[in-house]
Amino acid sequence: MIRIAVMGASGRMGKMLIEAVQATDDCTLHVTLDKGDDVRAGLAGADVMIDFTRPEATLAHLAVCADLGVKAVIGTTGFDDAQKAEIARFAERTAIVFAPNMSVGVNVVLKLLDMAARALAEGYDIEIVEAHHRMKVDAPSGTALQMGQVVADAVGRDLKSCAVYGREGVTGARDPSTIGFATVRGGDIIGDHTVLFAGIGERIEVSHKATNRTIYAQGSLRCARYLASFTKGNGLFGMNDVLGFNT
Ligand SMILES: NC(=O)C1=CN([C@@H]2O[C@H](COP(=O)(O)OP(=O)(O)OC[C@H]3O[C@@H](n4cnc5c(N)ncnc54)[C@H](OP(=O)(O)O)[C@@H]3O)[C@@H](O)[C@H]2O)C=CC1
Ligand SMILES: O=C(O)C1=N[C@H](C(=O)O)C[C@H](O)C1
Repeated sequence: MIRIAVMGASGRMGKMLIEAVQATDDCTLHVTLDKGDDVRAGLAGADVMIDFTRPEATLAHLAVCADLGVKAVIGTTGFDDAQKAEIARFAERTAIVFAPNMSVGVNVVLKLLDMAARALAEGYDIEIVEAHHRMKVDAPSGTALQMGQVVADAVGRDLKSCAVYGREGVTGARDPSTIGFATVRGGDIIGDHTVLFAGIGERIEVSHKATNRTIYAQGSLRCARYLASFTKGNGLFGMNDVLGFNT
């Protein structure tokens, strides 16, 4: 049995994860932890921590995982570059899967985007539109940013210098080298992402729409199983590794 620790247990994803673990026959809930609980005591003896919380909390939890040798699945989004570098440092001491979207579908879409962007590198304007529920605190979504990164890499652009995060006022004509991001927040939208390649005479839209958070919980359990069967002590992995897309 894989002993799972669920962090942010009373959050939207925390609740889904608890249900998902309870429905398996190869994982068991070692502990469920909320803000204010004793993280070190709770994580002791766990095989894998699954964390969908906030960047600062995740980093504090990872520090304990690294000390105790607990492996970690990180679904939290909204990390800045320095915080991502901290995750990489923790991965020198324990094994971590870090992915802004655990759904199989989104990770297949990332592959499709790489192919589409290579074919449409010239003459097509690239815009990424994402929509989420009213409670989401970070923007653009981690998934939208990862989609932007995949597309930018495929067309040979530096995302940091070509990304445009929203437009207002007299913006002038569109610079063809940019990759635009637009964010929608409202109601209970679980997570919609579209990458638009807009050319003259046609446009291509690659979309993913989530209709249930179970996709993220099931993906997280795949990550936990991947880590549990991983015999080396440390390393930083993504969904590509878990889904075997790198082999
Ligand atoms: N990778 C993926 O596939 C997915 C990623 N996500 C990401 O997961 C994260 C959580 O999303 P969601 O479940 O909707 O958010 P919620 O706000 O519903 O849940 C977050 C949980 O984390 C807890 N938390 C916040 N701060 C701390 C802290 N300092 N210490 C301990 N616990 C803390 C919250 O507690 P409290 O309410 O008491 O503050 C809450 O229980 C987000 O970053 C989201 O983008 C979401 C879905 C899929
Ligand atoms: O906050 C959410 O809900 C989600 N967050 C992730 C992100 O930022 O990409 C994944 C998914 O879209 C749901």
